[in-house]
Amino acid sequence: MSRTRIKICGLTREADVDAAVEAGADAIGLVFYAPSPRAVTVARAAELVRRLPPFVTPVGLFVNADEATIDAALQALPQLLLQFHGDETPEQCARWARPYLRAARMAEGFDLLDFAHRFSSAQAVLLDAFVDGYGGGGKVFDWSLLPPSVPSPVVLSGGLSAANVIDGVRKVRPCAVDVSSGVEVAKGLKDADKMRQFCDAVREADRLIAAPARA
Ligand SMILES: O=C(O)c1ccccc1N[C@@H]1O[C@H](COP(=O)(O)O)[C@@H](O)[C@H]1O
Repeated sequence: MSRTRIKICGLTREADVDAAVEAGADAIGLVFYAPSPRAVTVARAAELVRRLPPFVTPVGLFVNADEATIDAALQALPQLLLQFHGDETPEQCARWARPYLRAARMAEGFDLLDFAHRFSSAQAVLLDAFVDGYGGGGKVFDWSLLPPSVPSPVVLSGGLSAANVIDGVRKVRPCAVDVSSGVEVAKGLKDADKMRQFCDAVREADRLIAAPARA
């Protein structure tokens, strides 16, 4: 079984990018959504992305962005993996003909199977809690709402931290986890120790899955 990938989202400072990479993040998220306290401009994002070594993926997060906004981000940063976190349709997500993540806002009654079928062209469905303001709310959703299997790879997010991610990885078995609030000192300002503890906890979850306790 392959290891659980780690995305740390909402970075705004060079030191946080360096610390996320040092901690073992596979991807960093850049929020191109002006109302978010973690929002960055394209120019700022380009400065941050320049810090990344090979094989760490920059992810551009958009919420109901217009085409010009996404075009501008992709022009400056053609290597971005797209993350759609609003009310985008499958056609809107597929318009750029490139890999994308599509966020599902989990709440009671939400039909995840139907959602995954509609977004079957997504590289993965990202499971987040339903919150006001679309995301980044630090809220955990009820993992028992998930169906036994989902016909797409899933990224688990929503209120993750070093304290609960082992449980989340073992219960949900996502291909990746995504964290923002749980590794912050304040919105948009990450904490190096929290990022390291989070990544260590994900590695521990992978070890526990690979070597389950004998009955
Ligand atoms: O980070 C934000 O400000 C944000 C704004 C709008 C949509 C999504 C946003 N962040 C994403 O939300 C989830 C969960 O974050 P948290 O760990 O609960 O704070 C994560 O995928 C972020 O990428």
